[in-house]
Amino acid sequence: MTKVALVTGAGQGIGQAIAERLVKDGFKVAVVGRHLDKVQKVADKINANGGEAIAIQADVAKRAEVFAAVAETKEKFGEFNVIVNNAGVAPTTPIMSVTEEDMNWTWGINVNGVVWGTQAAADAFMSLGHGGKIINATSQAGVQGNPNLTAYGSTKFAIRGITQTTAKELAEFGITVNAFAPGIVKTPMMWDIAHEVGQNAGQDDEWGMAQFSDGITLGRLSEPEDVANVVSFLAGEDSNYVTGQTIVVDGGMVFH
Ligand SMILES: NC(=O)C1=CN([C@@H]2O[C@H](COP(=O)(O)OP(=O)(O)OC[C@H]3O[C@@H](n4cnc5c(N)ncnc54)[C@H](O)[C@@H]3O)[C@@H](O)[C@H]2O)C=CC1
Ligand SMILES: CC(=O)C(C)=O
Repeated sequence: MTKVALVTGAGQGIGQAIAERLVKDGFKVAVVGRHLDKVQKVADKINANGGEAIAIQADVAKRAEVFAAVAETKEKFGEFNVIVNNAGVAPTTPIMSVTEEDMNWTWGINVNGVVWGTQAAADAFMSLGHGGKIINATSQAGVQGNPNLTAYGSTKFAIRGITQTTAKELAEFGITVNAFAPGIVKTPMMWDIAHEVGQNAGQDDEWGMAQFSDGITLGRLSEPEDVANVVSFLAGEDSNYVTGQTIVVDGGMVFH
């Protein structure tokens, strides 16, 4: 039977690559994001290439919208097996200027979004009478401290904690919970950061991006597909005996 996955933040970048990879793996996919036009475009591309996808608009910071997205996916496809809680935001927040708004906004999306996705997916798996897989996006910035990323890094450390905690709570229901921790991935999020770094040094975006490639063991920044390959493993049967883990998808990077 075809399996069904929902990917948040799938209108671009890593989420889009994950949605496209899961379709190749045989999943029907719900492409979820804040902007309907973007997720619709990704779903249309998948459908035009012979896959099966639906686009759903939802803000992951809002619990009701996440539950509605999972319910719509389950109803349209008649199944639900995997959620990838991928949506995230990454403001640059030097410690002496970080604001209450920065903290609340970043935590609302990155952390609360993972909690709502976990609840909604687990509820759907249980209602269908089977287990499932919950896969969360953390970051190398959730494994080691990165300067100027207090808001973001704190959310990504929290996501690893939530992954371990919920893996223990949900194991008895046949649900696994794991996380992936990318290094520096060439997506719109990272180009925004590269733009800021370049601008602060009077340089261009390419120069800004190049600052992140120093010292990577594998000698290159990662592509969204490098991350999607790991998520494919976490979404598939070969990871059935893996839970509570974070897989670091990182060529050995140094953030500075
Ligand atoms: N690009 C990188 O170098 C790294 C990214 N990550 C993580 O991977 C995940 C994906 O990142 P990228 O693809 O690079 O980011 P991106 O910014 O290129 O794409 C993220 C997508 O999430 C959506 N999104 C943001 N807030 C949302 C909300 N409240 N509700 C629904 N959708 C929302 C955005 O509209 C966007 O389409 C994020 O959780 C990020 O923190 C982790 C490590 C490195
Ligand atoms: C955006 C991100 O996750 C970084 C810089 O590790």
